[in-house]
Order: sequence, then C-alpha cells, then structure tokens
Amino acid sequence: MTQPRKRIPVTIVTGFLGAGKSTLLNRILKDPAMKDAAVIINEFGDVGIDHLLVETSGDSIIELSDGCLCCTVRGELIDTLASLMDGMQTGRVRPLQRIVIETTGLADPAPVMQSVMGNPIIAANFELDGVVTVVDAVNGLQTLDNHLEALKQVAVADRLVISKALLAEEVALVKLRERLRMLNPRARLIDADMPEAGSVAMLVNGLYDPATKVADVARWLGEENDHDHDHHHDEHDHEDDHHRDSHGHDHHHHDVNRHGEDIRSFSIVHDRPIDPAALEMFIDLLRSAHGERLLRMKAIVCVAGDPDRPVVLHGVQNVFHPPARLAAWPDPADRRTRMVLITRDLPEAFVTDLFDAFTGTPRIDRPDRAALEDNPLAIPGFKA
Ligand SMILES: Nc1nc2c(ncn2[C@@H]2O[C@H](COP(=O)(O)OP(=O)(O)OP(=O)(O)O)[C@@H](O)[C@H]2O)c(=O)[nH]1
Repeated sequence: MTQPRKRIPVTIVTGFLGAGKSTLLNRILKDPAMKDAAVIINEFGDVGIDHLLVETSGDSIIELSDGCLCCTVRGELIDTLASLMDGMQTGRVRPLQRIVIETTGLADPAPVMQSVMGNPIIAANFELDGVVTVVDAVNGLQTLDNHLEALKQVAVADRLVISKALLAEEVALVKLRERLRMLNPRARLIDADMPEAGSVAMLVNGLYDPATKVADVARWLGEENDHDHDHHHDEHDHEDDHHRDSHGHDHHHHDVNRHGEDIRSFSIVHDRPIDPAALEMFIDLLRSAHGERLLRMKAIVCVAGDPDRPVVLHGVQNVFHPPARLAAWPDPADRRTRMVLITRDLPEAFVTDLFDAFTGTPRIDRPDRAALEDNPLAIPGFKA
C-alpha cells in the first residue's frame, strides 16, 4: 500500500471548447502559491499555447514568465509525467509541489485521469488530486445536450466553475445550475467571477488538505456540498430515494434518468467492517464487468482485521489508484465505510446488490457471495 501524502498532487482542468479553461488557469497561475507548479497542456490537435505568456526553452518544457513550468503534450501524458519526475530526480527540474493538466476541450477526461492513476511508476509519484471542470454559462446547456464528453467532464468533476455568467440570461443560468446539480450533486459550484476561483485553493480537492496535512474525507467525498443528501435525511416519505435497511447500511442516489441522461451519483454507507477479500472481489467484478460505466468511484473503507486504519480507494472506470491506508480515521467516532459512485447506464440497484452480496447482506432472488465466487457468470452482464 502506498502513502498518498508523499506524492505530487495532479489537478486536471477540463471543460468544453472555449469554455474558459485557459482564462481560469491564467488567473490561478498568478497566485504566488503556484510558483512551484507545472502546467501540462494536453493538446491532441493543433498546439496552441500562445494564450499563455511563455518563453520557450528548447524542449517541450517551457518556463513561464511567472516561474511555472509549462509543457505541451500531443500524446503521451505518461511520458511527460515520467520525464518531469526524472527531471526532479536529476535536478534538471526544481522540486514541484503541484501539476496541473489542462485537457483539450473535446477530451473525455477518463483517459487523462487514468494516466495519473494506472501506471505503477506514475502512481507511486503522483496522485490525482481532482478535476476542475469549466462550464460556459452561455453555451453550457446546449453543449451538455449535444456532447457526451461534456457530460462526462461535468459528471466526474470535484469542482464546477461557471464562466461567462455575466453574459448569460438569468433564466438560463438558473437552468444550467440545476442541470449541473443534477449531474453532479457533490461537486462544488463556483462562479468564475468570484475571487476564490482565481486561487490555488480551486485546484485542491484531494484527500489531504495541504494546510493541515490531514485527511479531509468529507471534503474529498463531496459530502459537504451534497445538500440534497441532508434534505433526504429529513424527508421520510422519500423511501425510494434514500433508505436505510435493516442490515446496517444505507443507500442514497440522485436519479438523473428522468432528464434523459442515465448518469447517476449515489453513495453506499456501511457500518460493519468489510472482509478484505470480499472488498477486492466487489471492486474487481465491478470494474471488470462494468468498468466503462463506472465514471468515478471514491471510497473510505473499514476493513476487517485492521478496522482502525481505513483503506482509501479511488478509481476511474477500470483503473484504480493503488489502495492506500490511512494511519487512523479522521473522525474516530465515525468508522463507517463510505463509497461515492458516479455511473453511466449502470443502475444503482445492480451495484448495491453486488455490494450486499459480498458484504453478506442476504437478499431474496439475488446471488450471494458464495454463488458469485463459484460462478461469476451469475452476475448479469459479467463477461469472463
Ligand atoms: N466574459 C467572459 N469571458 C470569458 C470568461 N472566461 C473565458 N472567457 C472568454 O472566452 C474565450 C475562450 O476562453 P479560453 O480560456 O481560451 O477557453 P478554453 O476553454 O481554454 O478554450 P480552448 O482551449 O480553445 O478549448 C476567450 O475569448 C475568453 O476571453 C468569463 O468568465 N467571462
């Protein structure tokens, strides 16, 4: 297991074509706290870095006039991260505190996220801190209607920044906010016009709060932003939306299906330690059978045998960070396993049934763990 706090945080800034990614990033780069950051511009088409004030220095790594390192990548993000790592080790590149990757507007963010998580050498040195997605207030709704990439960019975000708000009609802005809340209730929603949008704090979304150096699980899981969550707790007549069952865990979801997009955000909370083998099987089955539908998963898990040191899981589709163990629970009074999942075309019930099967919660008409281990094909949709 790796210790995430020694790794260099990587934040991905995404958003559709012309949404305002570079504008936002240029503002953030003026924050003195960004002086030891490197910016990687992940362009796949024509390279366009002239919107940044840069001085070329020979290779693809460019020293920005304000001290940031900047490089433009046409393909292999992994190579670039590895070469930055190598540069730091050999003294060619000064020690970096943060990496920011600006994606091209048309990109599905998943492969970019996976480049940070999936390669063992990269994952040993870097961690995906978070995803900041810029949404244009003028064109945002239409873009979400027409482009799956834009939907995915919003769905996986830790923060959503609305740009060009002053140029949009008030009604359109209200609709856009509603839509974003539906698609991603846990992301913080910020106006690009607000001063905080221009600070390094925008890029800090990871498990570790750099100020305190301790794990901030509630922020990482987005619990503090999920206002609907509190709402449902109070509303006893919404049994379908939120229920706590008699087996010690509760499920909560946001169903966006009625809006024509089957992107769901839901959580699983479980208050008993989980057998590590069962946890591994659950994750393996989920990602091997339905990886591409699992847009993102974050979890803090109480594992049987070592319940005092929670395991942190973070995955994008079928690629996960190597699991990390925290030295202790951030709040010793709350040792519940909490998982947050964002899925596309993958019903919540499928995931929760699978979880129940592995955690020993019996359900009528569902395969239990023994049956699944004997015959994984018993799971609908599983392909060996
Ligand atoms: N009024 C206003 N204009 C903005 C804002 N953000 C971006 N713009 C303008 O929108 C245009 C596109 O902004 P960029 O920052 O280049 O957008 P981008 O997402 O980096 O664009 P690509 O890299 O081409 O995908 C520019 O003309 C910006 O000046 C904003 O918050 N308000």
